[in-house]
Amino acid sequence: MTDGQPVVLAERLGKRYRRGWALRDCSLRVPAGRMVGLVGPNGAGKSTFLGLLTGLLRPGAGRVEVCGTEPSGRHPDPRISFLSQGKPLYPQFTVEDQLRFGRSANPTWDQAHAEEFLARGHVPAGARIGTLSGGQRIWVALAVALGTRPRLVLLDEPLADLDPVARRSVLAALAQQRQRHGTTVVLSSHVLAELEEVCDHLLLFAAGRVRLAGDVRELLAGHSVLSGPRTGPIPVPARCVVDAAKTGHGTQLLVSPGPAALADPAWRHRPPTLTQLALGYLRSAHQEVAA
Ligand SMILES: Nc1ncnc2c1ncn2[C@@H]1O[C@H](COP(=O)(O)OP(=O)(O)OP(=O)(O)O)[C@@H](O)[C@H]1O
Repeated sequence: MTDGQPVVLAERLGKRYRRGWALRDCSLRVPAGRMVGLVGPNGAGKSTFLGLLTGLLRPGAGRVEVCGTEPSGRHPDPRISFLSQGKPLYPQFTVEDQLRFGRSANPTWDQAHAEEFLARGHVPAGARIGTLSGGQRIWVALAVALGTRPRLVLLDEPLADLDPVARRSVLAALAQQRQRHGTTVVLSSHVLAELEEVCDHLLLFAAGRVRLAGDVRELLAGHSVLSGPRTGPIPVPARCVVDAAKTGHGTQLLVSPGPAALADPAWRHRPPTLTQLALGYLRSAHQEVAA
């Protein structure tokens, strides 16, 4: 892989199960060193996408390259770590055993690096995995996933079992991992507000399709939030409206592109937050599916 080459490159990627397409026509690229928020409603195709990146699932259409090659799934690739929702650990192992297992299976293992994660989570090395709290288990899983010094780490809802303080602590550790080692982190989560603080790249899926993908700053710059009266004409062409919501005070629109200026003084515009951007696209996708 050379500088500037994307870590993930998907071209019309698709996966079909017996009930139909779980992911369709997915074309996107993720540059190296990004902290990527992967968002979408339940059943959007996020886990399927992560499975295709690891090679555990085979594409039913299109292709995907990860770190410059098509994932084979035949043997563990030390360049890629995947932490699935089930966080596979051996409950009868001690934490030390679990790390020893990681070390024996991975030639790129960095014991000191793995131990840093245990220390952050205050996880006793001699404790059995089965006796740890859900939060402590996540730190062990992260130590195993990041102890191999991967270029790309895929985390499927790692924050779901954590209290708010622990979530921030995990996000800070991941941000530091990216900053110090240039690791690309893909983080699937339903907690938009927390992704907002750390992610500089967004992938938004809904109903098996990519709805939004790209650099967060560029995406935000390409959109505006408009606030105005509850009734009456809107100040932009209807084709620019991604999402429209009636609030207690009036109407709020997410539009793209954002207007340079508004002639009607009853309307105001401002840049969206990442949460407003993502919610707007999620709502609009939901309405499309419901229609
Ligand atoms: N092994 C499977 N066999 C059949 N259908 C599947 C399988 N795995 C996923 N699906 C279907 O594919 C679609 C996408 O599922 P996927 O798990 O990728 O979504 P998700 O965005 O990760 O959802 P969640 O946020 O609930 O984890 C869903 O309709 C799901 O029912």
